[in-house]
Amino acid sequence: MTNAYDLVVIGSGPAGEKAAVKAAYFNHRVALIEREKVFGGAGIQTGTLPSKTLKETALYLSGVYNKGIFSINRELAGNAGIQDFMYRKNLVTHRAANEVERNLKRHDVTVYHGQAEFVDAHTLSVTSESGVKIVYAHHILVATGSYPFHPPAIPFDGVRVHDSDTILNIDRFPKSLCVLGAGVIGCEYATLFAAMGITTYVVNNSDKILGFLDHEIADGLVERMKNAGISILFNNGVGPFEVPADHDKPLTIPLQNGEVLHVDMFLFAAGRSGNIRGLHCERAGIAIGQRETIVVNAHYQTNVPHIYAVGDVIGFPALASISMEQGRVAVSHMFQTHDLENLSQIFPYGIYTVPEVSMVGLTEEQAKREGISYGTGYCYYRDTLRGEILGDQDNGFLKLVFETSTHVILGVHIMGYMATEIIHFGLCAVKDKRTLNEIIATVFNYPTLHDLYKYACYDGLGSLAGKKIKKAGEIKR
Ligand SMILES: Cc1cc2nc3c(=O)[nH]c(=O)nc-3n(C[C@H](O)[C@H](O)[C@H](O)COP(=O)(O)OP(=O)(O)OC[C@H]3O[C@@H](n4cnc5c(N)ncnc54)[C@H](O)[C@@H]3O)c2cc1C
Ligand SMILES: NC(=O)c1ccc[n+]([C@@H]2O[C@H](COP(=O)([O-])OP(=O)(O)OC[C@H]3O[C@@H](n4cnc5c(N)ncnc54)[C@H](O)[C@@H]3O)[C@@H](O)[C@H]2O)c1
Repeated sequence: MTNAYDLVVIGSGPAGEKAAVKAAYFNHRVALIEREKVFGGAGIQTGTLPSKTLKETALYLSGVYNKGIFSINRELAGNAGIQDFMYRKNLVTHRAANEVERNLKRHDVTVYHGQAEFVDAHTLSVTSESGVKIVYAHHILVATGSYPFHPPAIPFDGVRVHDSDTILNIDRFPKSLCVLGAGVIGCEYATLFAAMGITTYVVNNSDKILGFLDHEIADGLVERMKNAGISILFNNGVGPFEVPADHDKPLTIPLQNGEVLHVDMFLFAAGRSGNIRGLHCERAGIAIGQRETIVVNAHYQTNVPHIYAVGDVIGFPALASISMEQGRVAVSHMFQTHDLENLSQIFPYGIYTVPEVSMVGLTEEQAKREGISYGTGYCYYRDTLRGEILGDQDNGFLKLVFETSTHVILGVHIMGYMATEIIHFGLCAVKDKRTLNEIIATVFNYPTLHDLYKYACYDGLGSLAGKKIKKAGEIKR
């Protein structure tokens, strides 16, 4: 049968693309179904890539990292229009989506455009403007991702009241913005709009932002966000509101604490749900979990053994970085390629706020909770030569958590310029159980920000020995 495949993948996001090309590389007959006309899912079209590109654009236009460190000021944000702001995001998204298409072609993956749904456990229908096609599959991989949850009380209109998809299509800058939710999406967008000089409020239902971070990093980020002019309203929420017919009138948003916010635009960033609507998983007998997710085992197999699911549709951690590896692991198990049996449980988080934050391994609170005897070491960017050259504006720092008896590094936490890049040395240190002295004995290029690691190790040893020659962050301007 021409429409029968060894594997049919549903979704062309990072999880689906990488799984499809891996299976094809190992000579299996593969098809991929994508309902959008463009490839890449949230990874390329609506999430990771566009938001990261907008952040770089905001940094460039606002010159926030250059302010006051050269004798001339480069402040372009005031003169930039929305087209200037969106230009690079659109270009990078377009190029990356085309590359997904080329990658699928190079590997001879057959692409069907249309909405996939299960007919039975081995059969899918694909519905598009041109009709319905039926495909048969020996194995099926569901990689349909997630969508922004829409609570009924929020009047989403895609013009002034947005989710993380529609905020990418604004045709003018907001005069002011209220972001609901201080999670990853909320904090990233709040800091990039604030960098563009937009009055920004963040409303969060707890007393912390990004609860999984080490407390000193989370507190540090809150301080930097406040310094950037962002008002964070903790332990708060929003009540029902309407979009006035007159678009010159502000949105009047009632807060749970009785106050009212008057803002131009609103961004909902308080959670996502799995994309299984319309898939008819029940026809294949697939077990469903909370928030519309698919339940899988350690091999990413559902309760129906030849049907696998990976990426956001299986829930936590819902990261592009992990989704693509889950896709590869699933294919390895499916076709017994024995090259990638499972994923490391130690993986980094990268949060592309201004400033960036990144972490790997245990936080200080986790070490405490687990009864580990731990020490900490710090180094501030400004205490390194590279930090001095960059004129660090963030008061950025690196924090190590290590085991006191062995000096093994358990966790690395960074807030500052390029934190999401610098973390990878820390990832290897934590994965390989490196000690403070092993890091000190490693020669780095000089001057680089990797000196942060060395001097945080010295700082940790100094704390243990009760012999601190210089306190971390001591250099003040
Ligand atoms: C604003 C934002 C910023 C983010 N930033 C980061 C980041 O910096 N780093 C990071 O690691 N992660 C980030 N993420 C998370 C990341 O984007 C997701 O984890 C990742 O895209 C999930 O990949 P996926 O392949 O599972 O799903 P998706 O990328 O969502 O792709 C799913 C695809 O399936 C298609 N599809 C769905 N249902 C059907 C159907 N029935 N038939 C046919 N096709 C279907 C969709 O159209 C879509 O193309 C961010 C997410 C958001 C929203
Ligand atoms: N850099 C990255 O890796 C990155 C960036 C963006 C998104 N993502 C992925 O996208 C996922 C979804 O992100 P998200 O930010 O939408 O969700 P989230 O779960 O990370 O954050 C939601 C936040 O909203 C708050 N909240 C929830 N309901 C609320 C309410 N009614 N009122 C006020 N506050 C409320 C929560 O306390 C939390 O702080 C993330 O979990 C992550 O996997 C990753």
